[in-house]
Amino acid sequence: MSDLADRTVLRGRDIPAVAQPARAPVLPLSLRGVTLQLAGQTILDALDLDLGTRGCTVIMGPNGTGKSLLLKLLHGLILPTSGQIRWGALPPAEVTARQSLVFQKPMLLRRSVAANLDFVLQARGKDRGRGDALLDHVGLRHKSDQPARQLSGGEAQRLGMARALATDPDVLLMDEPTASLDPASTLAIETIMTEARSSGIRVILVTHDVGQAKRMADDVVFLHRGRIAEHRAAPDFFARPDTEAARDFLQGNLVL
Ligand SMILES: Nc1ncnc2c1ncn2[C@@H]1O[C@H](COP(=O)(O)OP(=O)(O)OP(=O)(O)O)[C@@H](O)[C@H]1O
Repeated sequence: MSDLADRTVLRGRDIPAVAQPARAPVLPLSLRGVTLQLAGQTILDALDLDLGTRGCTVIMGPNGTGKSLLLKLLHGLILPTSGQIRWGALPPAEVTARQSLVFQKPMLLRRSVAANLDFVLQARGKDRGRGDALLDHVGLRHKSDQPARQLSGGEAQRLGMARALATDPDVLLMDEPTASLDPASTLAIETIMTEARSSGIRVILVTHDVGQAKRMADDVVFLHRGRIAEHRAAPDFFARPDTEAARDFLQGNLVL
């Protein structure tokens, strides 16, 4: 894997031949009274949240508390029942294209590793010459010609990360990206996330892994029963959680 936190590879700005038009800022993020009801149930209840321009926000909480649905709301895949989500000065129609969403298991095309990446670069009108550099960045260049569906779980997720970065995102939304991976593969994905964060990409990570949250988070949003129970700087949250639910969660007790 590349040991460079190489913004130029991530962002494709290494050859400044053509002046890039200024992009409307996608951050800060502001949620006001965001409520999501599905099948008559209130899943997310009047969320207020402000996220700043940089860093990694970790979203934690028990199963079924609405973390994945919150990511989908943030990505514009679903709309809140009520309330407002504002990404900087961005018109809602432009939000999705400025972000990449990474799931626990990437859906890979029945093509080679390189072709999976090239498909995204082409579809999004990006420089197709960046494919090799992106594969280098995630340590998969030597697998370029291999069928993507033969990759191990960890390699597949690294390809998922390369695809996510290929879209030149301002925000990476990650939904338990290492949930089924071993420590070495988890480290590889965390390294890619850390490099992305260092390059200025805003990272929002859902994880159940307290160790990972401690390694990655600048701030933590703790969701419980569809509400934001806590939103704190990571050192404060881990040292002195305010709520009993968060204390129990961090101690590995069952939180209902
Ligand atoms: N399309 C849907 N219709 C109705 N209910 C849904 C739908 N999608 C999700 N839910 C419910 O919304 C709740 C929150 O789901 P979500 O997947 O966001 O939880 P989560 O916090 O990510 O859970 P986990 O930690 O288990 O991944 C769950 O009770 C789930 O069953």
